Amino acid sequence: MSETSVREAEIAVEQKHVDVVYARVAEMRHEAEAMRTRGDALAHGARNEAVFEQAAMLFERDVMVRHATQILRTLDAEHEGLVFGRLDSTDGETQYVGRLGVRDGDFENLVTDWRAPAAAPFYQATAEMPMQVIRRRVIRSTGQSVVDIDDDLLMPESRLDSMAVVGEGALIASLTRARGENMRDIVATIQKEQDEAIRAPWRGVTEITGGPGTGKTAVALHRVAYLLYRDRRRMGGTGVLVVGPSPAFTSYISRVLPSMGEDNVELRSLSDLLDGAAATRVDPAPVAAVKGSLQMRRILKRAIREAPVDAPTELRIMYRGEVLKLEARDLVGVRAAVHNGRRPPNQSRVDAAEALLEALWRKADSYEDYPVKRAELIRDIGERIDFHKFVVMWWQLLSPAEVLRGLADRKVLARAAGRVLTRSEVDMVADSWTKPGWSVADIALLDELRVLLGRPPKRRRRVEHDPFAPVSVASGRRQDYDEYSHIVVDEAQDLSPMQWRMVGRRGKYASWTVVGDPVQSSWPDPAEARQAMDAAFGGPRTQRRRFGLRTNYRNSAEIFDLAGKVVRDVATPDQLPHAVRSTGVDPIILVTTALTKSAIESAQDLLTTVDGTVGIITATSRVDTLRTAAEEVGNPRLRVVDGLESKGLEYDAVVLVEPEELIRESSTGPRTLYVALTRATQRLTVITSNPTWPD
Ligand SMILES: Nc1ncnc2c1ncn2[C@@H]1O[C@H](COP(=O)(O)OP(=O)(O)OP(=O)(O)O)[C@@H](O)[C@H]1O
Repeated sequence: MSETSVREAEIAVEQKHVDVVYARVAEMRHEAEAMRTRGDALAHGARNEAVFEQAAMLFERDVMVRHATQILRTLDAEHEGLVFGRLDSTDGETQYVGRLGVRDGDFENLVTDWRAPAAAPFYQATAEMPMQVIRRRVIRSTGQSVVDIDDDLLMPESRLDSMAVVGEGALIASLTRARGENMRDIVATIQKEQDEAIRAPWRGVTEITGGPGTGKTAVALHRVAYLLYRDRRRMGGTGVLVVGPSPAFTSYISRVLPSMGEDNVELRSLSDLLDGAAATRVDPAPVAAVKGSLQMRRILKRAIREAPVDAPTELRIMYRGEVLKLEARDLVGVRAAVHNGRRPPNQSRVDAAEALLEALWRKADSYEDYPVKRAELIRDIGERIDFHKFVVMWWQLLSPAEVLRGLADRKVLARAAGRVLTRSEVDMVADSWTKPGWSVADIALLDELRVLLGRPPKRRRRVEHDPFAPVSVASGRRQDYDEYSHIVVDEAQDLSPMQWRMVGRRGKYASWTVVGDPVQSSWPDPAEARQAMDAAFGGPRTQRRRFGLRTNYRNSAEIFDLAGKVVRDVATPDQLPHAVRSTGVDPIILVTTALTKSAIESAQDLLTTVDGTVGIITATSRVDTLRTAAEEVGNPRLRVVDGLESKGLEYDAVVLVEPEELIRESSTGPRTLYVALTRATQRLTVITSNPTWPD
C-alpha cells in the first residue's frame, strides 16, 4: 500500500471508534435528560434509602453529562475533537485518550480522561522508557471528523506486522497552526517535562519557570484542570483562582479550561482582583515602582490615622451648667489612643465615643466645685444627640477610595510619607491620584486599605441618604477572599510586593502554582518582591517544588535569535530557552522615520501572509496613534498593544515599532522589549529609526 492509502486506512479505523464515542455521548445525553425529569419526581417522592441511592446515582450521571455537553459546546465552536490519542501496549490492549472519560453501556472503557493515571503514559512514555507503549498515536479531528493521525513508535522491536505507523510530528503540526483570538489547549501534545509539572501533587507551592513560549501558561492551566479532576472535593468547593497580568491576557486564556470541561475557575487580572474597583490605566514606571513597594504600607497606615479634613477640631458640650471643652490637642490625643486599640478604624467608632466620654469626664473631674459622677456623665452625654452627631463627624467611616483620593493632596501625602518618600516622589505620586480612575498599582493599595480600615459595621436601618456612609469599593460579589483552595499566579516575576500582599490575602489556606520568567521581569526590586512572595505562601517553610521548562514552542528559531540578542547583557545563556522550530524566514528590520506609515504597510503585508492574528507592539506613547491608523485597515485580525499589554499574548506575526522606546519607557532595561520580541510564532518585522539597531 502507498503511504497515503495506509494513512487513509488508519484514519478510517480511528473514525470508526470516534463515531462510537460520539454516539455514546449522544445516548447518554438523552438518558440524562430523561433521568433528570424522572429524578426530580424521584427525589420529591423519596421515602426509603434505595430510592435515595438511585437519585444520588442519577445526579452523578447528570453531572457527568453536563460536563460532556459543555466540553462539546466549546469544542464545536473551535472544531476540535473529544478523542485525541491512542496507545497500543505490549499486552495487546488499545486505549483511547480524550478530554473526558466515556464508558459504553457495559461499562467498558471507550475513552480515558487525559488526567487519569491510566493516561499518563500518553505523555510520559519515551523510547528510552516506553512504559509498555509500542505505539502512541495523536488523532487530529475537525469537529467529529478525524482528519489526520500521527504516530510515535516507542518499541519498534514489539511492533506487530499489522501495526501501521504514519505521520510526521503532531507537535510541530500543532505549533505551526495559525493563532486565533484565544489560546488553545495542548492536551494532545503535552510534552514530558510539561507533564511532570502538570501532575505534581497539589500541596504547598509548585514553581514553574521557563523562558518565553515554553508553555508556562499552558502548563499552569492544564494543571488546574488536572487538580480539579484529581482533587475535586478539595479544590472544587472553595474554588481556584488564576491571576494574570492584564484583562487582555485573561480574555486570551479564557477558553482553555472550558475546552477541558472546567468552567468553575475564576480568572482575574491584577487590575480587577478587587471587586468593584477596576483599573483603567497603568502608571509610568517610576510611579508604579513607588506604589508597589512595601513602604506604601507604612504610608497608608499613617494616612488612616489622620483626622479627615472636615472633622471638627473642638468639642464643646454643655452639661449641668458648665461648658466641657476638648481642644484640638486633646482630640489628637484621644484619636491616637483609639487608633492604638485593637480594632481597625471602621470598627472603632464605639471605642472612639467611649474614649471621648472618658476624656470629657477627666475634664469635668478637674473642675472645682462641680459635683458630677463619672457613671452619670457617661450615661447622660452618651445618650445625647449632639454628642452622637459630633462622633459621626469626628470618627468617620472611611472607604479605601476616599483615603487614597485624600492623598492626591500633596500636603496630606507628604505628612503621611514623612521621610519615606522624596519630595519629587510625593509630587509624582500625588499627581497620579488627581487623574480620574485607578491605575493597576492602585488596586493593591485599595485592597491593603480595605484590610487596614476594616469592614464597616452593617447598618441596622436603611438610610435614604447618608453623607457619612463610606463609598464601598467592594460590591460584595465575593466577600471572603481568603477562601480559595488553589491559586495560580501567571507572570509572577512582575508582581510588586504590594500586589503579592493582595494576592496572598486571597490564599491564606491555599496551595499555589506560580509561573514566571525572571528575564521577562518588569519589576525593579526583585529581592523585595521575592520576600513578599514568600510571605504570601505562608513563609519560607512552606513546601516547594520547582520545575524548569527549557523548550520554546512559540517562536521560530530565527525570531528567538534576535530576541536573545537584546537581553544578552541581563540574562545568562542558561536562562534562555531553546527554540525548536525553524521557518527559514528571518525577521525583517526596516529603518525609516515614517514609523506609523511603515508599521501599517508591514501589518497589511503580514495579514496577507499569515492566516491568524497580527499584532503591532509599540511604546505606550504611540499606542493611540497606531490604533487609529490600524482601525482604518479595518481587519479584526489586527491588534495594537503596548509592551506591557503584550505580556503572555501571542500572534502569528508581529510588527514591533521603535524598539528603543520600549527600553526607555521601562524601568528594567531591555526586558519589556524582550517580551515584545517573543510574541510572534511565524513572522516578525521591526521598524526602527536607528540604522544600527540592534547593535
Ligand atoms: N506541548 C505543546 N504542544 C503544543 N503547543 C504548545 C505546547 N507547549 C506550548 N505550546 C504552545 O506554545 C505557545 C506558548 O505557550 P505559553 O503561552 O503557555 O508559553 P509561556 O511560557 O507562558 O510564554 P510567555 O512567558 O512568553 O508568555 C502557545 O501557543 C502554546 O499553545
